[in-house]
Amino acid sequence: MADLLGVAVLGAGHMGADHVRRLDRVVSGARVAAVADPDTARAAAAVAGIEGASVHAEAAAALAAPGVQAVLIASPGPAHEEALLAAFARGLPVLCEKPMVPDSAGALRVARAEARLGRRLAQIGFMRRYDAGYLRLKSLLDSGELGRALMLHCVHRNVSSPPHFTSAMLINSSVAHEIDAARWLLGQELTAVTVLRPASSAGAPAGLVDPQFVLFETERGALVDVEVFVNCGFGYQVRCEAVGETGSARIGEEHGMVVTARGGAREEVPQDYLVRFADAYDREVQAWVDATRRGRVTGPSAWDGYAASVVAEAGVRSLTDGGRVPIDLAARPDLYAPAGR
Ligand SMILES: NC(=O)C1=CN([C@@H]2O[C@H](COP(=O)(O)OP(=O)(O)OC[C@H]3O[C@@H](n4cnc5c(N)ncnc54)[C@H](O)[C@@H]3O)[C@@H](O)[C@H]2O)C=CC1
Ligand SMILES: O=C1[C@@H](O)[C@H](O)[C@@H](O)[C@H](O)[C@H]1O
Repeated sequence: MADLLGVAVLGAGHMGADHVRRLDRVVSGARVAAVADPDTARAAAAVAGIEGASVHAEAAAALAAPGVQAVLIASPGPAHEEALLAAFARGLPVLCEKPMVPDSAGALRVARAEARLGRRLAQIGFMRRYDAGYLRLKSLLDSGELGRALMLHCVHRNVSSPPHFTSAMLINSSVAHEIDAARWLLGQELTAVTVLRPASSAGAPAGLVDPQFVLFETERGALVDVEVFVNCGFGYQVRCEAVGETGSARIGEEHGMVVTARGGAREEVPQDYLVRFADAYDREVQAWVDATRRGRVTGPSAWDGYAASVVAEAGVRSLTDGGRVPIDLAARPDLYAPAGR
């Protein structure tokens, strides 16, 4: 066990428990050293049967636990800033679930704190960058075969949203993924956003603006549209079509198992992200563990996390106030690469 990377996992809910399982049973080179959750019964359930993993109510206690060399943050977004700064103070590498920090002022504090250290410690959990389809699309766009990218058409549907989900969260929790994917795929910053409200679905909880239609503009004139619909009831569907001057490419229509029975055929559709992006989460966490063990930090940066928060905040403003909202990023510290690199 001594040469395995000892990881503290903060938050043992849906994502945290899944990451604990992944660190314990799927990825190589790591072990779960500690788990923190104010609901200690949940933390204890997540590590049941895992040798040497301690359970804590407080994140700070998990970071200080014996054997902890790195941190995976899977607590709710509002808890991330404190956890990231505490990890930085201890010099611990971090994989932080999205949103890095939901409000852009807090996100900027985190990026600037890391920049002051002069080295990256954080990888942000935008796992689509590790999905086989998104990786193929990125390399096709970079190859130039589609010509100059003009548009991305995106669909993001969830079967249902959790009880605490708000209209703003369709943008800062769900479309957060398209925001990062668009910056990465196109290698461009998003410069303005307009959110439109189609008629809300009868399947959505009362008062939730669902679905929404989001239109982003980019610095070199491309447009990115996103249909986000988090109570569609029929499946977890994430698609993206890139349209360039000389071609187009579409991902997210991979076929599930086709079942033929009782004289008919049906195709299985994933019901949630843990199934649809299972391989992407595995690759993301394996890449993080591998890089960390080599003393490196790769993948989406704290700057990508900050940019996503600024864009999402502008989107929420457009949703609430109406109209087109320009997006302004602070000056990028030298530590960080431009969008898409
Ligand atoms: N990459 C992806 O596709 C997904 C990412 N997420 C992200 O993962 C994070 C967690 O989401 P879920 O697991 O769905 O939430 P959840 O509500 O299922 O679990 C969160 C857990 O964190 C615990 N917690 C609360 N405050 C804490 C603190 N200060 N320190 C440690 N634990 C604390 C809660 O008691 C709860 O057990 C969020 O940032 C969310 O946006 C969630 C779903 C998918
Ligand atoms: O990150 C995620 C959730 O937090 C979000 O609420 C869902 O809409 C996304 O599909 C999922 O990937």
